[in-house]
Amino acid sequence: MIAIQAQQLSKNYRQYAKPVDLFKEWLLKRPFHTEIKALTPIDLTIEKGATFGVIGDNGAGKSTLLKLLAGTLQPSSGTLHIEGRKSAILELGSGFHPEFSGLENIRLACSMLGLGAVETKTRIPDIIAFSELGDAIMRPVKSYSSGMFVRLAFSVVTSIEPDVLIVDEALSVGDALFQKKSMDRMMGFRDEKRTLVFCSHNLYQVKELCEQAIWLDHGVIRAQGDSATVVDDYQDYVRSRQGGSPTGQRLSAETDAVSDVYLQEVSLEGGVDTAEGAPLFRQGDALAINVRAEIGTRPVDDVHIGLVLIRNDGLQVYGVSTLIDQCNLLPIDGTVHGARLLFDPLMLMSGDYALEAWLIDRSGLHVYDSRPVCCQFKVRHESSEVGLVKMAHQWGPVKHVATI
Ligand SMILES: Nc1ncnc2c1ncn2[C@@H]1O[C@H](COP(=O)(O)OP(=O)(O)OP(=O)(O)O)[C@@H](O)[C@H]1O
Repeated sequence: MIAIQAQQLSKNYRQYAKPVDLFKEWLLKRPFHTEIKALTPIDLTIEKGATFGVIGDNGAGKSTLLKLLAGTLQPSSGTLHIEGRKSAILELGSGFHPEFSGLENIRLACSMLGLGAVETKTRIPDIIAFSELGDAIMRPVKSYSSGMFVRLAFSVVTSIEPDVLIVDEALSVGDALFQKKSMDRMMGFRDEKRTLVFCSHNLYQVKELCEQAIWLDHGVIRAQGDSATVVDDYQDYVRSRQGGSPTGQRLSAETDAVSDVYLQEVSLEGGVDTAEGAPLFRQGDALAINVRAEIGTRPVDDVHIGLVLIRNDGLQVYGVSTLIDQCNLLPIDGTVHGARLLFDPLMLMSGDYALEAWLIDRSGLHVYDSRPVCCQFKVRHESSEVGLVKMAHQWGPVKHVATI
């Protein structure tokens, strides 16, 4: 079943150099504006129950597309059909009346989302509880911080249990615990087979949360398909363009240190001490990484360790986690748990390396704590082979392959 069907959907904005140009245009009946093609005609079909990511550079047309889907913007051409009840979190604070209290805004939003008085009344306690705004719910929202706005907006739009939820970059605001709650709720949506359209500069989140994605570029769909492929293609493109990380895009998960879950120690085992301090490993040696984590009150299967080997030019050589390998941290002392990752033999070629360490939750989407660069070490290899890692190989006689 199809949840969203857009055909030849486009949006052009009119830009006036001076406010008076609008008046001149009306008076003289000729154009005094420039046309910005934010979205060229696109066709889009999103199946019911799909989790759909939208990625792209700044100004690519992502927010425009989401506003069209949400119905807060009228298309310049094309048709759009959305099946079922939809709700959206777009720009911060949009849709709220600044003079009204949080509670009054909840009532207003519920009625705009099509809920009757009785349904609104039954849902209000849940909405307030999820937002955790406490007494602040009685204050005018003009006094809210950006994080409080997001709490209120996210609680309202998700509590009405929409068939289609549209989220535009909203979760970058708000504290760590609320981000985790919100992510969990969106994953719940995914499990309930509701449709989610999620736009974020956090490519890691898009890859993990969404099954499918589109990459928008200057208002055109540059790639579409499974999210891992689309994100990888986009990352390749940005790297080739800039020779580095995409501006404003995050290639790995974000750190949201939650007070009772944190990395206590990340240490290397093996190698020979050097004058510069970084231990030296010979290719073929064993290298072990010991990670100790305080997990506080979290269940042990909701805390995982991720480790990435990085070369000193920033290249990610290899990354793995206890989540990927499906193993749990083991108890060390009280609430301190940990794991040891062993590379034996270490097949890296000569170079200077370091580790990136992560503590993530069971969804892989929320980061409790991280160490971006730690445990620097050197590797030396004796032979004149070149490259990044020594690869298993063998030479043999040439095979005669039949040619047609
Ligand atoms: N109200 C508007 N009036 C005129 N031009 C606009 C308006 N809103 C957006 N644009 C232009 O439309 C294009 C697409 O903007 P849009 O906000 O959709 O991009 P985006 O991909 O969401 O960018 P970002 O990642 O920076 O949020 C940009 O060139 C932008 O300057």
